[in-house]
Amino acid sequence: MSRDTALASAPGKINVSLHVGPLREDGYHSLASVFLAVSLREDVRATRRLDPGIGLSVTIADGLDVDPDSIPLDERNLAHRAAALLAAHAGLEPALDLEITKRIPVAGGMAGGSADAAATLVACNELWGCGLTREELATLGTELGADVPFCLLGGAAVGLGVGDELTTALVHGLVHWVVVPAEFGLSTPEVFRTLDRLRDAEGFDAPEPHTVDAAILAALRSADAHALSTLMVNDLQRAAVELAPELRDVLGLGESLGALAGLVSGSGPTLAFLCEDASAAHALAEALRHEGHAALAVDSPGAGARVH
Ligand SMILES: C[C@@](CO)(OP(=O)(O)O)[C@H](O)COP(=O)(O)OP(=O)(O)OC[C@H]1O[C@@H](n2ccc(N)nc2=O)[C@H](O)[C@@H]1O
Ligand SMILES: Nc1ncnc2c1ncn2[C@@H]1O[C@H](COP(=O)(O)OP(=O)(O)O)[C@@H](O)[C@H]1O
Repeated sequence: MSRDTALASAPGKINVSLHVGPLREDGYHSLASVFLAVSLREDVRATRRLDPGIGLSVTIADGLDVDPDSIPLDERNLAHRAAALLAAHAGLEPALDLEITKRIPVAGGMAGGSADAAATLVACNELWGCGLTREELATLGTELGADVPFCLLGGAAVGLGVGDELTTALVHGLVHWVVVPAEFGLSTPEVFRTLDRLRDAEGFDAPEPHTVDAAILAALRSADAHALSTLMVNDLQRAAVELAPELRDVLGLGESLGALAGLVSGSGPTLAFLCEDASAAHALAEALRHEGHAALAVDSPGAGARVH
């Protein structure tokens, strides 16, 4: 019997390592990244309705300070686009409402919109009985955004291409973080453009990134936070800091308050501080809140998009 409603969730991510290659002809940069899904998750409920079309509503979860006006509620929303894309693929006329519960910072470099798209794809796949495999959904997801395939997969993975060619990586244990959202967003294309500009000024020709550091995969495999803290790298960090220099101070603050290491998450401006264990993460989050920063203790790896 077909269902009237389906609830799905999908994780946000941190790029534990992110090497950015040259600008390609399609406007994207080739990447080599280690993605790690975290326990901050978006929920999407898809419910059939009588009128054709796609309705969208967003609830901001407690603890996330987001201006609701920063999230488009029309066909610019990645969840809306995901439902429309799957409907077109399946030859259906969509008639549904999507209710998003947001826990991931907006425009923060943690793939919140991509998580909404991934959760919508699995919710609608279930609701409409399309029967697409995760790989088929990931192929559709790549059309929506470079991070969508990883939000479908979850866990930890090496990402090549534009981040969509994924190979699962093992993590035996939990790695703990404090995530510090900024009060502002950064535009992903602008951060990539800024990196290109900085590199041009230095006469630096970025090599094609073909692989990630095997030591990072070994550190993740044994959930060795100390080893990981010495290996994390993000080529986009200097561009995010160039656009928002105050990030440098917050990075220094988190490290002085006990983080093993801090880095900009993806294109930023959200910061991710690696912690020794769960209690260190809770203590750091508390200390950062005391200093006036929003701070969330999260762990990883988190599961990929799934129906509940
Ligand atoms: C930087 C990363 C790292 O995981 O994450 P975020 O920080 O955005 O979460 C991703 O590469 C972002 O993925 P996503 O946010 O899905 O990007 P998209 O919507 O596909 O692309 C937005 C724009 O960013 C630039 N872009 C994106 C990905 C890439 N590999 N090269 C690029 O140059 C392009 O200008 C593109 O038009
Ligand atoms: N479902 C969505 N949630 C949040 N933002 C969205 C969504 N769909 C589209 N957007 C737009 O995409 C931009 C980047 O969103 P987001 O995915 O949160 O950031 P990032 O790519 O840095 O991880 C936002 O500024 C917003 O205008």
